[in-house]
Amino acid sequence: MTIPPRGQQEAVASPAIPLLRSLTVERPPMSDHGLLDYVVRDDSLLWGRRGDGMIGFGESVRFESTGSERFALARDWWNSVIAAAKVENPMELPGTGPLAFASFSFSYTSTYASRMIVPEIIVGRTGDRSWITYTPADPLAELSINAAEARLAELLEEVSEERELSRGDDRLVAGTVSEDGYLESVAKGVAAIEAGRLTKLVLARDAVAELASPIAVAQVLRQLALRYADCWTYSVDGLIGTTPEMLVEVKGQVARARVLAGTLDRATAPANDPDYAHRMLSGDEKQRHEHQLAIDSLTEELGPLVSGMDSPAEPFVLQLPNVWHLASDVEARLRERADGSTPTALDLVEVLHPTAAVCGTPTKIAGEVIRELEGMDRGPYAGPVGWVDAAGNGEFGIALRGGVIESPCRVRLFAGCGIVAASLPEAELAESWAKMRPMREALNI
Ligand SMILES: C=C(O[C@@H]1C=C(C(=O)O)C=C[C@H]1O)C(=O)O
Repeated sequence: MTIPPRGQQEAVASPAIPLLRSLTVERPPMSDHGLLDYVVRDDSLLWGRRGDGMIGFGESVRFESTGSERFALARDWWNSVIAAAKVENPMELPGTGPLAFASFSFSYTSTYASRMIVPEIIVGRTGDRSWITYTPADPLAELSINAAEARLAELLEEVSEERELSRGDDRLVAGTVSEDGYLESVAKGVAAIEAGRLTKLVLARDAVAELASPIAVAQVLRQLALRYADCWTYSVDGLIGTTPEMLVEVKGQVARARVLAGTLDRATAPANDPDYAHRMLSGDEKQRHEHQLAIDSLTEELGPLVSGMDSPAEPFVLQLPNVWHLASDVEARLRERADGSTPTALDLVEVLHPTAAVCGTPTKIAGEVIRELEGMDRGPYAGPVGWVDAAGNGEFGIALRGGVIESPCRVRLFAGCGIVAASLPEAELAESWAKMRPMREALNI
């Protein structure tokens, strides 16, 4: 066998970088529903909250990676794609121009391929500004506003079927982890904490929705978005849900995060006790401890990358339709690097994931104990999900309160709970059910 010269070897080893052409044009303001009017296809890519956000149609290019380098590989790929791209974007808003929707696995050991997808068409909205971005898959396609609108109209003609929700023949069955298995792993987790191996651990379980007819993804997403208005509703290549937790948002030089930890089920709350949530969360030592560990894990990792950080002294109580959470919004000013650049959303995701809100403290030991005790592959659950644009702006939530569509009639739901020394297995099991409620309601199962 002849060994090719070095240049050729490299060309073979690294996947070819696509030469993208992309055009963004501002559009008239949307209706009051905003982006929701466009959530009509089952295969769209979505990141949205209160009618703002981005929806993607079609696929121009994608990149997949696995293992411990999955974030770095994705970032390098995206940087090369952007460096090679021809971009026309007169708007200077984060989220305009070409962008990639992305979903990363929770663990480097997962068989789930982390993925970045650049859609052919993106429709976006921030308040009264809205736009369309066209990044054709075909290198010879005409790149103009007319071609973009024509392609969008074509894609919107193929809307998905609505599904009758009140069906009795759908079933929710045990996943890889049974309820008893979960109780046992929580008890073992508490024992590991008591033995001094770690301070906090997040243990999750799954359940499978078996549907009698194919899931109507668009319908489910609209319901999640309408009902969970304070959450970010996402859909990336079969991963769907509505998350209350922002791992990191980067807009220019500013990074923000919403840290959650500490949960109270609203379904079992007493009536006529307006102070209940505050007392049981803000006034409870176990919940406060769990929350503080999640904040510490974020601020410690963020610290070296920022020149200033605002982290509130007291968490607030976030009320969602299913649960209350202890929540803290952290804001930081990103520090300039020697070359004058600041960290991008993907840089920060790599550094911040996983926080103690979904893994534990200390991180490395918690990861090991999760692998020992949990007994399942989390796949993209509890991993970063969101988008990144050409300037490095982006929003990455933690993929919670969601599921993975394994086939049209099968959706795997996931939920987990922070375990500390004072945790009781039965209470954590009940909490995991409360966290599956958004998806169960939207699926009516
Ligand atoms: C792990 C999940 O949620 C996380 C765990 C929480 C807790 O233990 O109190 C609260 C919010 C999230 O950070 C999940 O929803 O699956």
